[in-house]
Amino acid sequence: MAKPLQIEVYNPNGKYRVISTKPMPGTRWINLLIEQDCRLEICTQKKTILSVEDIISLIGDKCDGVIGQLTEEWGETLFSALSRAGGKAFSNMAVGYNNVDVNAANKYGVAVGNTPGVLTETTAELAASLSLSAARRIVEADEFMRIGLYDGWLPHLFVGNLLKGQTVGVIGAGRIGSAYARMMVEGFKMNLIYYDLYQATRLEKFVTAYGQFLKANGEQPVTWKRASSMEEVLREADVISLHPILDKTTYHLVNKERLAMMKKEAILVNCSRGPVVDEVALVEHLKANPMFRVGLDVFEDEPYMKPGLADMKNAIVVPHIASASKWTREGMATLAALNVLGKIKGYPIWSDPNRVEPFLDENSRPPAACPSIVNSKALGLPVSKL
Ligand SMILES: NC(=O)c1ccc[n+]([C@@H]2O[C@H](COP(=O)([O-])OP(=O)(O)OC[C@H]3O[C@@H](n4cnc5c(N)ncnc54)[C@H](O)[C@@H]3O)[C@@H](O)[C@H]2O)c1
Ligand SMILES: O=C(O)[C@H](O)CO
Repeated sequence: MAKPLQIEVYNPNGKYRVISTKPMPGTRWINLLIEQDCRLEICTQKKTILSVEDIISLIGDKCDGVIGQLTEEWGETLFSALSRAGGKAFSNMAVGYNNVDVNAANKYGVAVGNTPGVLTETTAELAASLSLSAARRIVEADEFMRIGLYDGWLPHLFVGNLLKGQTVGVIGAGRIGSAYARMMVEGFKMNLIYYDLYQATRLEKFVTAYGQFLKANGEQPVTWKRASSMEEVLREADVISLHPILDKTTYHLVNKERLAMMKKEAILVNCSRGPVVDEVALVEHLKANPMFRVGLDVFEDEPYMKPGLADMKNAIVVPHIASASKWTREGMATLAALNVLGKIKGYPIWSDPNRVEPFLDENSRPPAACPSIVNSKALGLPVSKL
């Protein structure tokens, strides 16, 4: 028999058994669970990605809810195991839930939580950082210094792209895409072109008002355009950042043909999910177009990179850290724990998952509601009147 995974137990006599498949930042989430009569078991096994079998062994015979991670495959097998153990609640510690088969969760009556909002600005800031780092070749220049190649100022040394007055393109102008667009428009006075299935009215109003402000101050106003196709964004923008969800419609959204439509000196940033970009095609494109640059936080086969990517000087690669600020990660842990706790306690669903601040205020008790349950309608769960 396989050796049991290492766990840390809090409040051993608690009535409800909740599992967290990973230690998570902060302590508030732990306290919120144990104050409400949960026995909390945190898997502390030194293994980055737990297998389905590992998680089945953690669930055991009796489990009321699980807080899991985006690296885990939550499908039929795990939801049926959780349901057999009496569990009715699961939450990803992430806003994206492409690792979760929501239909399987529905079949077993398990609520699926996610953590929107708390990571919007943090993730947008990383996308902005990658955009700037790529435009000004920061990583290449840093490496050059460290290996002792700098022997004095030169007119051609690490010449990059000026952002001011150029066009930023956003594909997927939801919470994070809109926050990123605002940063680039307001911070660098870029014009905006975006593509989304829905109109981003608040974003449009913001850019209009900012453009009027600039004009009134004698500066060149910024402009916006809602593109009628993704291709329009690819052709027109100088910097393009990808922020859609990952689903069937966005798999390999950026492929060989679409890369070829982009400007030769364009910058592509991906902080959404790796499979939104065909990474093999991207490596070929980077090889053929040395002035084209990318900033990648996510990869098609995480934790791996496609062959050749690591050798490309025109690629900046970071290990899926877009949401990694202390405040955000602690908040994600809190929201995930409250999703599970709320379902266990029979609380209703918070009416607006875009307004999660009341759950994050450390100085007051969180509302008696589940902050964000993605299948609440399918399960017919009641909505909070708060
Ligand atoms: N790298 C990271 O650490 C990190 C952090 C947070 C979120 N994410 C990813 O970012 C995604 C977006 O998060 P969000 O909070 O902004 O979600 P959101 O739901 O607010 O925004 C997603 C947007 O994508 C749009 N969209 C969906 N299908 C599309 C299509 N085919 N073409 C164009 N647009 C499409 C939607 O209409 C929506 O406006 C998450 O699902 C997650 O996968 C990654
Ligand atoms: O979807 C998410 O939340 C991220 O990928 C991790 O923050």
